[in-house]
Amino acid sequence: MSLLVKICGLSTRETLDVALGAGADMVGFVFFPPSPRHLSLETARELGKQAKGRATKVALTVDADDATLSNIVETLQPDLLQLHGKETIARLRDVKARFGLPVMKVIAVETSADLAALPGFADVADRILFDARAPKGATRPGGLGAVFDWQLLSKLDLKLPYMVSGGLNPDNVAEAIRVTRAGGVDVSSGVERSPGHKDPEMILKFIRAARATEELMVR
Ligand SMILES: O=C(O)c1ccccc1N[C@@H]1O[C@H](COP(=O)(O)O)[C@@H](O)[C@H]1O
Repeated sequence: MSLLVKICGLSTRETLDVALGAGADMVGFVFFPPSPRHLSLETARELGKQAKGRATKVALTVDADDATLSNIVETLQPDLLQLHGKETIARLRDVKARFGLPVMKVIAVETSADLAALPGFADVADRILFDARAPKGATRPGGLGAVFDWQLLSKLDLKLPYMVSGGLNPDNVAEAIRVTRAGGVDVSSGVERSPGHKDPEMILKFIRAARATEELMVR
């Protein structure tokens, strides 16, 4: 199976076009007001149309309620919901049933203890994304460029597809794939010139660096 590359936090037509043109498999849109990447529904509608049929559209939310999710689903028309908060297993089940969309649950990782909840989530989620646990007091649970210890995943035996994120960039993505054996990688701040401002050249470099590892990997 080929590696999935997700570019997250896209917010302009230009940078979305670069990611799609470079062959991103997934494009992520952030709906979390404290984030510098937060999208209005109006922009989401526009970018959603632009990405339709060219990549998997991912809507990233943090403990969003039904009304918020409903507006996002209606305007962006995502293919996948990325739940990046403290959503419970019951909430995942409910979201899946209510919106009829696959769900990618984010597991925040700092120590091996953070993996204990994995089996329960893996029963319900369609895929898992491992991200670095945000430091206490952070204004958002992700998109901070923080890295976790990839060795924690090196012996992971998960039947579900999983991706890795957290502080990835064009220089470290190959090593992250090698250590974690993840089926996909996800990046936001590592392809930005400042928070919320994607750099076209870095997007290209990231996708190239990730793709270059594919030939070396035996999954
Ligand atoms: O990008 C954000 O602002 C954000 C806000 C709230 C939750 C998650 C967010 N970003 C996601 O976090 C991971 C890792 O990001 P980074 O590469 O370390 O910057 C990724 O999935 C982002 O989309």
